[in-house]
Amino acid sequence: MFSNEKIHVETEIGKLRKLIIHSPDGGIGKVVPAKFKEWLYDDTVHLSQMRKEYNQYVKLLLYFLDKDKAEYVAEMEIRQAAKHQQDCYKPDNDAYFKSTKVLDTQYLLSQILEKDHVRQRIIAAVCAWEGSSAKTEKKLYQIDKSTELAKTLITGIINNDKGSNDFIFAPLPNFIFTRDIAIAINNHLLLSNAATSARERESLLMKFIGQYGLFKRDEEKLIEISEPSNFFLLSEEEQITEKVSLEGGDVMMIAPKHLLIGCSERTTASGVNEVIHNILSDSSTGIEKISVIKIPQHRAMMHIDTVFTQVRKDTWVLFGQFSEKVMTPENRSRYEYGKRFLHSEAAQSGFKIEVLRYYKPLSTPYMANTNYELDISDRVFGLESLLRNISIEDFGIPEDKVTIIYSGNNQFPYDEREQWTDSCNLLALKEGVVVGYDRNEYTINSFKENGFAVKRAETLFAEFASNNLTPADIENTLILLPSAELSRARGGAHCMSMPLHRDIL
Ligand SMILES: NC(=O)NCCC[C@H](N)C(=O)O
Repeated sequence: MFSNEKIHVETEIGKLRKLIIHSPDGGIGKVVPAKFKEWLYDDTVHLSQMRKEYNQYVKLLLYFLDKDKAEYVAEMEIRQAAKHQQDCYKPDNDAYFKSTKVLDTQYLLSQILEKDHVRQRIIAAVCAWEGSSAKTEKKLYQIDKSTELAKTLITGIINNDKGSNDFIFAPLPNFIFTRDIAIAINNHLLLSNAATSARERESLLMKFIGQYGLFKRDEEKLIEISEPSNFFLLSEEEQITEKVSLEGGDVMMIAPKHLLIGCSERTTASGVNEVIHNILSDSSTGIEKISVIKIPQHRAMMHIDTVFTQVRKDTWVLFGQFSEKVMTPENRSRYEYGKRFLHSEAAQSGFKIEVLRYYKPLSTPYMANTNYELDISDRVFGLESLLRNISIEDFGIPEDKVTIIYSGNNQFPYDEREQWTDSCNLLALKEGVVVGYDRNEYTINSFKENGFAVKRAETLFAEFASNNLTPADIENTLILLPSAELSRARGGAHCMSMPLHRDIL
């Protein structure tokens, strides 16, 4: 599973070859209203329906990345009795598809747990993290099967002697959003430092997957960020302002040699500083330019990938209320309600989307905080112009050929409603072919008006199965996933993917 791991991501839109996902696990079915805020949920989710929706996502990924395995799951769905039709999607089941291209964190974890010394380290680390008793720790050591242990370490659920389940620690209901846990930067992996305790165990497990799996011979390619060693000496107030947190939804390998980082509800200014320092001081990362954008700290847009993603070199999808072009003084009245974002949290920063750029000097070696150039470009004065500028400067697109597709067709209130259900959070399978949710109808129309085909994943499966079409034939298409339950966890296909390998454009 971990041999010859090729990890290379230098854009958001190169043909996707390998990624990490995580299928919704039993922990999601244990989220209760009293824990919504702490566990970062806004609603309860109907787990079995969510799994059906998610399995379509997995099958789609398999068709594009690992055709034989797609055919395997398609056949299992037909061949198996109704009760077992979904078994091939479960990482702890013998029927699991075991792709080497579409990897599940749970399966990867079970693989590294096969080694005794790793198993001991992980159990000890998780128990220390969770403050578990010696009795609980012993119970974990007694789980024989690595697939079972991996499931327990993620869900926090363990089988007891009476044949039912006990909770030994909190679930990880956000683990399906693998984007937020780590980000491939060329051939390196930047590990997140989660903003909230609800997501900290995710980072811990991913660190082990990196250390003992993906990068076991190449540990120096794992980039970790954390508070400085004297952080504990700061006062409580200082610790709040100096906290280093960074989540992958705020980091995009946006163009070759160009990294884009968001400062948001989850990623602090200190987190951004740490990344800049780490990346620009290490020439092997291959990064020469870093853009930083600051968005309001708001639950509706916890990461930058909830307000825009890239579709093609020349095309983006964007939440229009964050576009300085849309928000001209003349048309501001259209947003009488929508502009609330601009007048609340964001107002404190004058609601500018602030864009800063750091360039690595080519000739002189980098020295901490002194030697990089800081440029507040006069061509980039907001989020839309930043995206346009990337198409023009990094991808060589003529200025008049850049297209911005807006959430909800830029009509209030659909723009806001659909941004909430991840209209802007699309995953590119290759340039021009993106995956999104079927519920965002106004955004979908906007895609059609801009010349894109729109296809349901299910329709594609039928066409692939009958050999009428192959993934290679599909171009300029928005592929729709069912999303009644999936969207309730508040992330889309972009959030549900950690790309490890994309082709060079
Ligand atoms: N990149 C993303 O925007 N990820 C979505 C994360 C949703 C999750 N419920 C959270 O609040 O962390």
